Parts: sequence; C-alpha cells; structure tokens
Amino acid sequence: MDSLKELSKSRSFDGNVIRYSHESKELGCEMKFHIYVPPAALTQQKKVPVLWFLAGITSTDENFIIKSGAIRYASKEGLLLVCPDTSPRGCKIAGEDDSWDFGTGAGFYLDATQEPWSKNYRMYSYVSKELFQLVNSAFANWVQTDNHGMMGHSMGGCGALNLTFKNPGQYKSLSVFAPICDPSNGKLGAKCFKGYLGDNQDLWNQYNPSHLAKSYQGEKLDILIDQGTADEFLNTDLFPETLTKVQNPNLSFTLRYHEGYPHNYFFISTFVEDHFNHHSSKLNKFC
Ligand SMILES: N[C@@H](CCC(=O)N[C@@H](CSC=O)C(=O)NCC(=O)O)C(=O)O
Repeated sequence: MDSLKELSKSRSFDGNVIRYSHESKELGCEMKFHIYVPPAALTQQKKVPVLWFLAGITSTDENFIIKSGAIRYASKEGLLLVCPDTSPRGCKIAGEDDSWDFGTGAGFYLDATQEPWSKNYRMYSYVSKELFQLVNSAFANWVQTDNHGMMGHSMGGCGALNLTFKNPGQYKSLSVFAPICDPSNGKLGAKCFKGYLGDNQDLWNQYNPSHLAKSYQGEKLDILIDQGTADEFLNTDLFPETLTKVQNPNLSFTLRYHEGYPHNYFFISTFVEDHFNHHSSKLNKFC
C-alpha cells in the first residue's frame, strides 16, 4: 500500500474518478486501476458499498470507466466502482505481446501454473486478495468493507463468476455482460487455459464457472446475465446456457437475450443501468 500513487483525479457526476498505480506483489509489476467515488461517500461522509467490474480481453482499467456510461449510475446509487486491469503489464515475458487473445490484456483472472507465466500471471489472487485488501484498507473512510458486488464482461464475466463462486460471501451481488461461461470448450478460453494451466482438466475446472456453479454452497445469488444475439463470440466462446442449465438451489439466473446487440460497449452501455439497479437492490439493503 506504501506504493499507492494517485495518477489523475476528475470530478464527474458530483463524485471523483481517480486513477491509481501501485506495485503488485502478486504480479511482480506496477499495476493501474480506476475507482469512482460517488458523492454519497464524499459529501455525506457515509460509507458506501463497493462494486467491481472485470473487463474483457484487450481492455485495461480504462475501458469500462470511459465507455460504459456507468458513472452516472454509480453516482445515483451511491456505489464505489473499482476497475482493475486485465493482466500484468511489461513483465518482458517472451510471447507476452504476440497475440490479442493471450498474454498482455488476457490474464483470464486465474493463477497460472505453467512456465513462463506462473510468476506474474496471477490475476485471480491479485483481484480477489491483494486488490480487495488494498481497496478495503486504502479507502476505509469511503467503503463498507464487508459489502462488495461483482460485475464483468466476456473474459471479465468469466472472472466475475469464478471469483464469486470461489469466494462465497466475499461478493454479495453478481451480474455479467456476455460472459464466457464455459471457457474449457471455447476458442479463447481453451487457448488461455492451455497456455497458463497446461493440460490438467481438473485445473481447468477450477476456473470454469459452469463447473464451479454445480458445487457453489454460499448464500443464495440471483445472477443477471445480459447477452446480445448478434454477439460475434456467442457461438464460439460464450455458451451462457451451459451455465444457466446448472441446477443449484443457491443460484438463480436471469438470462436476457437482446435482439441484434453485439459484444461491444454499445451493448454494455445500453443495459448498464439495469446492472447498477440489480446491485444496488442487494448491496444498499445492508446500509
Ligand atoms: N476487435 C476487438 C477484439 C477484442 C474484443 O472484442 N475484446 C472485447 C472483450 S472479448 C473477451 O473478453 C473487449 O471488451 N474489448 C475492449 C473494448 O473496448 O471493446 C479488438 O481488437 O479490440
């Protein structure tokens, strides 16, 4: 936490968008992340719930905060938004920048076991442990430390589902946009899993939401899933119904298909308000 540096700060919807850097022990490099502090936390001196957004492949900590239109709703609902990056950066690993769907920008929110990735590619532990603790301690004056929710898109949707299922109680609300639901059987997921985790299918299952959903035993979660029918990744990578057909009394799924919508942020920005309402109805109950 000593290394936490404020890089920029801008007023928006009566709150502050702030970008930070810090030295990550888990990842062994400097990382950047964004937060949005809503006016409720600044002016009413009231601690607010935290809502995380995990972004998709090729994104950084900037995509969602800039392109989704979410700040208006974070401000209105009084939620402190946290947007982490999608992979370690600048670790100088051979092959890290060779393709758009592996290495930089494609960390898949897992802890790699294979060389040369296992030292740095630890996004699961980074987001769910290191950054989680940093947010709760560095922003203790603003946040309700035991009241977090989780959102994500695509690869980040996969990460959001996995982090929530693997850490019952840590994230109390969950929603996803066009998530990768069965990564072991999709092009993007299988490429990354093979590279980061090798061939061990038991290990693949530990980062597969459709597998983890079967044994989730935490508090009941109502999961909102939005999916465009014109999404270019739908038939090769996402497979939402592999997840929603899982029968687990502790999980319920609301899967909404939207005719003609693609995978991108024009789709996300159309439905982002519904996601903030979904999280607020759960997280603001505890206030
Ligand atoms: N044409 C894109 C291909 C990559 C892409 O679509 N990335 C998605 C996530 S895909 C799975 O995780 C994304 O969120 N991109 C960022 C954005 O701002 O749209 C490309 O080359 O970027």
